[in-house]
Amino acid sequence: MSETGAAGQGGRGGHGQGGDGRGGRRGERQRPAARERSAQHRSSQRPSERARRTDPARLTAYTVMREISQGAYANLALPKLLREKRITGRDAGFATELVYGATRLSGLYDAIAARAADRPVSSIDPRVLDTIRLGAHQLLGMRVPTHAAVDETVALARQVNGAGASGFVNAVMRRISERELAEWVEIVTSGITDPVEALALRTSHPAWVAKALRAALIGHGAATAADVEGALTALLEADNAPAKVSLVARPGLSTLDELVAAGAVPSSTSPVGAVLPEGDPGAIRAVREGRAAVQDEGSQLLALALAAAPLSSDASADERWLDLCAGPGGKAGLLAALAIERRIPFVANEISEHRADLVRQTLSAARAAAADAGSTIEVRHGDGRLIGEADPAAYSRVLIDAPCTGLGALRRRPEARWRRTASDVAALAGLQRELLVSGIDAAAPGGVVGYATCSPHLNETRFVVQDVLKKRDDVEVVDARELFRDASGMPLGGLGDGPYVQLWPHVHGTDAMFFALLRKR
Ligand SMILES: C[S@@+](CC[C@H](N)C(=O)[O-])C[C@H]1O[C@@H](n2cnc3c(N)ncnc32)[C@H](O)[C@@H]1O
Repeated sequence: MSETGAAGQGGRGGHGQGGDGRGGRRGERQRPAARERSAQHRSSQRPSERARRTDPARLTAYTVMREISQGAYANLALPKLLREKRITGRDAGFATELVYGATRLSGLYDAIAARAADRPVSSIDPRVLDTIRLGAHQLLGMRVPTHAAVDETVALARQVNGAGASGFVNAVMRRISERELAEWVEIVTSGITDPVEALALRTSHPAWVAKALRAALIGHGAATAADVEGALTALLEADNAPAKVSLVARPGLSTLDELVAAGAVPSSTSPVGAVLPEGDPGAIRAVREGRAAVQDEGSQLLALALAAAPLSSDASADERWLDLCAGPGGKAGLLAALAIERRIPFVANEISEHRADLVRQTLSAARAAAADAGSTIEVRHGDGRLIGEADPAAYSRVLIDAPCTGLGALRRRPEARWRRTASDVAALAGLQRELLVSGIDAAAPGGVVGYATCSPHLNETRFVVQDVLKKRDDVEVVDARELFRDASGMPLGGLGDGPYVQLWPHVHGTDAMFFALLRKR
């Protein structure tokens, strides 16, 4: 499901109409003075005089926020609950925007709530804090009129947090509603002297993430120390914008025409991609049948680049491809389709049994097509670190899409920025290096190896490749930029100084994927 457009999807009820305030346009928002009067009027009513229950969309959003606080993923928990509660259409969009926005921006909203409540958020019951985050997002990040945002949040608090808490929520909401977002940002960042830390709070990122992304922009050649602040601002803001729903037409299994006929628009970024402006991708037959899929265009470009990379003249043939860590199978799906077209056997390996099953599901249409074409697609469940030794020099193309922090895909995972810690980067370092070593060992002479991450963090990207290469003389780096072409076949710009490729949400509209191309001697 798309996470777009919640409040912007059309008017349903508005100020003065007794509605719940969803769907008003930005221009219809009350001005601060009117908002203040309205909030004061409301706050003079006892919470018990107001609506006792909120609507199913807000209640669902709250329930998912609680699940996220217990470790759930928004992109899994929310669609499941929406289905269970039979919430669809505009209401589903509203709930989605509430969960995604309130979760992404919780760092900023917590700082604002602490000021409004005049106490640290650590002293607020986490269940009440989730209610306040949802209310703050309606007031400061959506187009919900003040009275509706306050009333509905207080009603939600009464329903899920209790009557006592609803009085507190009412007071905090009223204080928050007294100022516009820009004023609050000014207030909460005013004491911060480090400009990156201030920007991090303004855009609701942990400071360590903002600092790592700043270093990555410079380290990958996307900015200089002199102009990095503008690029960093654009990148962090892009992390807060809902990602569009991108589709891939797996070659030989589906076509762009088929996706366009189902309502998608051809991508300008990927030659096999399309963008679905609205609607459920699961309703598209080609997607349901595994001939097409939801896939970031950056991931598409990366798989296409690996498939297009020239082998050296030492290569005996382009005879066998390997995806070393394939789960859940997005890139394997595209690579497998390309391998079938060339009648090349394809192996997808994954260490987690559950994720190996997901790869099997993802590749089911490709496996059927391979059988028809007399080609093979094999899904293995095992440790990729062992394949280099078990299967040395056996593959002409190897993809290592390494487990990483996912700092390049924060716009898709609203909770990820708050879950990750700087120590995760170090914890993954050894595994990333071992997988790359194994992948190189598995590559045949003259074959190519692609090392990829959906993180631009320098410690997960360049430094991994450079470290591994220091210890080997049987592999060389190839400039990968030439292989990244847009939908019209033109070289993609903004990829950095080479030889590696770094994509960026604020430049390419893709996740911040990293790709290094190596060739085995
Ligand atoms: C970034 S994801 C791969 C995404 C995938 N290429 C796609 O496009 O859908 C990394 C995967 O590596 C798997 N993994 C982690 N350690 C591994 C290992 N030692 N061997 C093989 N796979 C591993 C993880 O379970 C995860 O599914």
